[in-house]
Parts: sequence; C-alpha cells; structure tokens
Amino acid sequence: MNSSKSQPNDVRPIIISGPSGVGKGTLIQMLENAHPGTFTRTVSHTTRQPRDAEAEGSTYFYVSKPEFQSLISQNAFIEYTYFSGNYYGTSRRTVAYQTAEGLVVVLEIDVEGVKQLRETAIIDARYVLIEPPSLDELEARLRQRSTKTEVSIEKKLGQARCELEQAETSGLYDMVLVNEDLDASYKKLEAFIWGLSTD
Ligand SMILES: Nc1ncnc2c1ncn2[C@@H]1O[C@H](COP(=O)(O)OP(=O)(O)OP(=O)(O)O)[C@@H](O)[C@H]1O
Repeated sequence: MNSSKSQPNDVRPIIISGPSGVGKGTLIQMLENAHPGTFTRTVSHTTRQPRDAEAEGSTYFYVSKPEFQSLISQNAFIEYTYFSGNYYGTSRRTVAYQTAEGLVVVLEIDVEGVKQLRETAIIDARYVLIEPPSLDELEARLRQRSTKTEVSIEKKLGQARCELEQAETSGLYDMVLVNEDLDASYKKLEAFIWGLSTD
C-alpha cells in the first residue's frame, strides 16, 4: 500500500477485540512495523508496583489505590479493571493527548468492555473484532504459541466461546475480520483503517 507515509484521514482510536490467541497482537505489530509513527498503544494507569526496568510513563503510570479510586470517581477512565489485587485502567486524557498529537491509538479491549464503551459512548472510536476461522484453529494457535498447561488452554477456549457469542450482538463492531490468512487479514485491516475499499 502507498500509505506508508500518509496518516489515515480518520485518526479516531482503533479498538481491537477478539479471543486470546486470535492474532490481535500480531496484526497490531504488523501495523506498527509498516507505518512507523502512525500508531501508538496507550499507556495504562496501574496501582501495582513498578518492576525492575519499568519506567513511569512508558510502561505504566503508577498511582496509589486512593489516587486510582479518585480517578474512577472523576470518570477519568475509558475502562478499568481490578485484577490480582491491583487496578489497571486506560485514562481518557492519555488517549486524548495521544490523538491530539496525531497518533492513531490502538487499544485492545475485551467484548464486555466494548459493550460498556458502546453503551456509555465514552470514547469516539472505531471498533474491530478479530475472529478465528474456527475454534479448532484457535486451539492450534494457542498450543503453538504457549507452554501453558492443558487447563489454561481449555479455559481460554471456554472464554473464547463466550466472547464470540457475546460479540455477535449486532452493531457492536464496525468491522469483523476473520483472521484466516494473516497477510490477507492484515491488508483488510489496513484498508479499513485508511478507509479504502477491499472489493
Ligand atoms: N492468520 C494466522 N494464521 C496462523 N497463525 C496466526 C495467524 N495470526 C496469528 N497467528 C499466530 O497465532 C498465535 C497467537 O497470536 P497473537 O499472540 O497475536 O494473539 P493475541 O490475539 O494477541 O493473543 P492474546 O490476547 O492472548 O495476547 C501466534 O503464534 C501467531 O503467530
């Protein structure tokens, strides 16, 4: 594509969802590699302690629990979650700053999160669902990628079934992409972002 230098006309954040192992990270990395300076992932806020080599503002913004809770009450997050004893959230302001700098923010948000965003209209974004060609293929990708135990692969497949059923709610996504052939999927995603037809 000839757009490697030009920014898309539509710079609204791109929200990507889909089950674990479907290829979200792979496709996002391909976008970043092909269009340096166009896309950015967002930096989340967290209450967990920084690990070695993690820097404030590049891996996370580190805040205390009371600070995080105060931000929640100010409606500062597009979405947030409490996981393993800590909060994690995506701040509206961070996304707005990145967008104002001319970057297209790419966010990975699960189907439940997307439902909430659509209901509250808290962010003006474009929503993409990545689906596997089949659950068997998803299982193959999860196995190929990981050293995880049988239990955790079964768990991910169970979650995938639920997520895909939920995602069928009409109107939730602007684009549904079945990630069968990776290069073909990438081209469709790129064309969608640049508002080009793939017919
Ligand atoms: N179209 C494709 N065909 C075959 N393999 C693929 C395809 N897309 C991605 N993969 C492979 O599937 C595996 C899972 O991909 P990836 O890690 O990008 O998934 P993900 O959706 O980001 O998962 P998670 O949400 O768990 O981070 C990787 O090994 C990747 O190389």
